[in-house]
Amino acid sequence: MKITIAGTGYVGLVTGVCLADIGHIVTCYDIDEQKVQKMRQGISPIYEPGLEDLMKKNIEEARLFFTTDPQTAYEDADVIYIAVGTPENEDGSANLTYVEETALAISRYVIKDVIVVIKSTVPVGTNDRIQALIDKHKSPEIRVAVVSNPEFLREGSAIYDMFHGDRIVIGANDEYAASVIEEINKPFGIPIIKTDRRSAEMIKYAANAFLATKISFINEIANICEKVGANIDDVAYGIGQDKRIGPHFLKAGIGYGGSCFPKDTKALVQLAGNVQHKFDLLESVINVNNKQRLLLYTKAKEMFGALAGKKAAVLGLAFKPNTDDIREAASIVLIDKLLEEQVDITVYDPVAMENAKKILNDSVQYARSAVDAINGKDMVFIVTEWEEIKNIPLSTYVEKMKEPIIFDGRNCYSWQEAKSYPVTYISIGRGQAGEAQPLFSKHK
Ligand SMILES: NC(=O)C1=CN([C@@H]2O[C@H](COP(=O)(O)OP(=O)(O)OC[C@H]3O[C@@H](n4cnc5c(N)ncnc54)[C@H](O)[C@@H]3O)[C@@H](O)[C@H]2O)C=CC1
Ligand SMILES: O=C(O)[C@H]1O[C@H](OP(=O)(O)OP(=O)(O)OC[C@H]2O[C@@H](n3ccc(=O)[nH]c3=O)[C@H](O)[C@@H]2O)[C@H](O)[C@@H](O)[C@@H]1O
Repeated sequence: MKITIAGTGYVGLVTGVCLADIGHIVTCYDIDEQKVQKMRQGISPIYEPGLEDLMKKNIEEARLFFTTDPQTAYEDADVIYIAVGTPENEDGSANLTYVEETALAISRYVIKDVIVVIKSTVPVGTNDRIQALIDKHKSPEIRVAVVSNPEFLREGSAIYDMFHGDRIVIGANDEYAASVIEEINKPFGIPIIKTDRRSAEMIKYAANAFLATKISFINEIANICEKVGANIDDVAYGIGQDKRIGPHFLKAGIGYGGSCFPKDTKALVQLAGNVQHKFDLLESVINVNNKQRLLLYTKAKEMFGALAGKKAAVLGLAFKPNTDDIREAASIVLIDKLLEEQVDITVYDPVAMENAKKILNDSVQYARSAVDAINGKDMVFIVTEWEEIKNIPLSTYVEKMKEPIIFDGRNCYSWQEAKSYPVTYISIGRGQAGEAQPLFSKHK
């Protein structure tokens, strides 16, 4: 099967590489010349564990190709995946410009029957609209079937997720097109759910909205725990043992970020609004998250009053560990607030520093290591729970800071451990070290 992937970002590149790895001939197409040049040499433009090795292997085995030429990309393909970005518009709705541009380019260049798969996250009804758009612009003798196949991978474990996902969703109005996409995906050995296009589109938004809801819920419980002297680690563990609730996505922290939950929750609120449904629950989830992202700043403000002139280190810039992605990262929200207060900021992240520089420029200092960042600071904010950051011994804070004050937004240390060091340790949902806390907490 000859497959083309349009858009080689976090989703497109991983999809292309993994489809090549299960035996398909894949051409990845992108408008970004620089990216394509890198990828041709087997260099991944993004940090994603395992991706570069798999890229190199499939380039060498002549199953994976890259191009910036739309004609080469589209004219000869049996199946074309659209994996371009769908960022948010100012009003929160999804911006479909890139998807539409791709659809028009496909209409222009295809010369044989083809299946177009929309992998990008798009509002319900978009697959129908793209089908109509392509039908209007393509040559009349060519048949194009549009199929929805939303993606559920997580950044940082994208390759693992492609081979071990919980399900693959195929939404089609055409039995034959659905069966072709099913065949393509069979080697992954993941359960396949077939449905109509609109339901497939809704499954994607509902899944992300539900996961975001779990996070805001546990964050609210954490905020209450702090006030009533309970420990969120034990509470999350305790509720997670109920199979109906499940143990995943109950990690309290400073809110969800990334390129998808923030934009997809807003897009679903918009989508509901378009059909006169006010999605009160999801609006609250978003509001809770917006507040949660300011929590460390609020706590620092409560502790210090004025922050001007203080020296702070921010550890972790990526929106989560194992990625270089800083889109909608909690770090940026926190840093903006600290800069408003004229705090002198030093940042460190194992891989996201280059991306962060594009946004933060010279408003902060960039440390070469976490320990360098901590050295001589009045306070440290832990924002991303990289292994490297979690593994910093608390004794290092004691050695490197005059008066160690740690605001830990990801509960990297156990309550017991923090209590045994001369540090002021403020975390999420566990009160402040030194206050009365549960004696039996075993769960970090
Ligand atoms: N990042 C993630 O973890 C996930 C993202 N998604 C969805 O997948 C879609 C893509 O997301 P990302 O991979 O994060 O985007 P991204 O922003 O990393 O990459 C998009 C790529 O598309 C390229 N592009 C733009 N216009 C193009 C065109 N006309 N033709 C060819 N290429 C073009 C860009 O140059 C860029 O390389 C979005 O709809 C997103 O919501 C879904 C699941 C997971
Ligand atoms: O549509 C998407 O783009 C993807 O969005 C998320 O994946 P991702 O954004 O890569 O990362 P997650 O691991 O879901 O984390 C998202 C955010 O939630 C936060 N989070 C996650 C889990 C948790 O228990 N607590 C918590 O605060 C993380 O720190 C992070 O900021 C979903 O997990 C994927 O299934 C989906 O495909």
